[in-house]
Amino acid sequence: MTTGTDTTPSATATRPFLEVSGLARRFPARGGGTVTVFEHVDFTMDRGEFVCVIGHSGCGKSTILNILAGLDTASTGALVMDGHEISGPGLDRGVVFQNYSLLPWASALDNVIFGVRARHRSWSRAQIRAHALAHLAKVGLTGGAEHRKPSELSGGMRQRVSIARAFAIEPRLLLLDEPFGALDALTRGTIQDELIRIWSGTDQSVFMITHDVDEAILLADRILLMTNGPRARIAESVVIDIPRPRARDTILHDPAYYAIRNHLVEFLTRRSRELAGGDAADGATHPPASRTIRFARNPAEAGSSGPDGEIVPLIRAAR
Ligand SMILES: Nc1ncnc2c1ncn2[C@@H]1O[C@H](COP(=O)(O)OP(=O)(O)OP(=O)(O)O)[C@@H](O)[C@H]1O
Repeated sequence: MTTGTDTTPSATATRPFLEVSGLARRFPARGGGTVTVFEHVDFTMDRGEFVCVIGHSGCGKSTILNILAGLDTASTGALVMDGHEISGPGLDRGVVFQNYSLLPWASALDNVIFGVRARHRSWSRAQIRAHALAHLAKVGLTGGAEHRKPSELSGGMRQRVSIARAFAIEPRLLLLDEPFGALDALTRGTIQDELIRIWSGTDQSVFMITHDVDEAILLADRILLMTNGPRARIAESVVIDIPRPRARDTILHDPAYYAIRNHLVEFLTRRSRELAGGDAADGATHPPASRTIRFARNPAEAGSSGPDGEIVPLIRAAR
């Protein structure tokens, strides 16, 4: 990975918590050459921010998450978190995958203890156990469930263990790869609520991949929209400033909800394809750069452009 990034203390003081710049990932193509899955991926995250990523299958969302986790390496680009370049995995990042990835031979409690022990090497056994039990309790795993092995737990319970394990190591950045993709709607809703409740009590930042636009609007402070691959990019960053706490039944009545939802669906059905691909005839990159979009909560501000990006009227259809 190439980087010319200045990570001196003076340079980091005013920086966002996470800076990703010029990220690209290429793989060897069948029959020779390379395929560029994504390129020119630039985004930042603030401390405590909840960011969701949406894009069609194959645009490279999981690859970006794996690079952030240190499980994969970018072909080019720089990733700086809290002033330090990310290189390799670390306990400052917690990862939750769709398929749970728990240790099959260990109980739910031991799965959480495993991470906590690695994180807090000086803690006593009792401290580690109490910390792990407290995090399992936050996701409702008590009353004996904590002693069951993954094979003895439902899918929802297993994902609760994964979430408890990720939060228990108190990472500065939590990376969630479609964590609720395999769950039924009811369980999904319950665990979404638990996730938000736990995250709200911390200053941890969350980077989450989802295919569900309603889930993204419910959870995120900002949604990154990726164009289709190959050569995918982040085309838009949509600010979700619907007040918190949010609930899935009342959020539908927020004046911005359907404008945001229509914008996201329209991106996925049309613009993700139109904006995809190569460079324009004049050599300019396409799309030119990521736009930041916020939906006006106050009609007077609609149509203007603020420091946070473009402010779009609620009634305007997506472009
Ligand atoms: N190790 C690898 N070698 C070759 N190609 C790879 C490798 N890892 C990923 N890819 C390719 O990179 C592309 C992006 O994969 P990735 O899983 O990141 O996409 P995604 O947006 O997360 O998709 P989905 O939504 O289906 O999970 C795919 O075309 C995939 O085949």
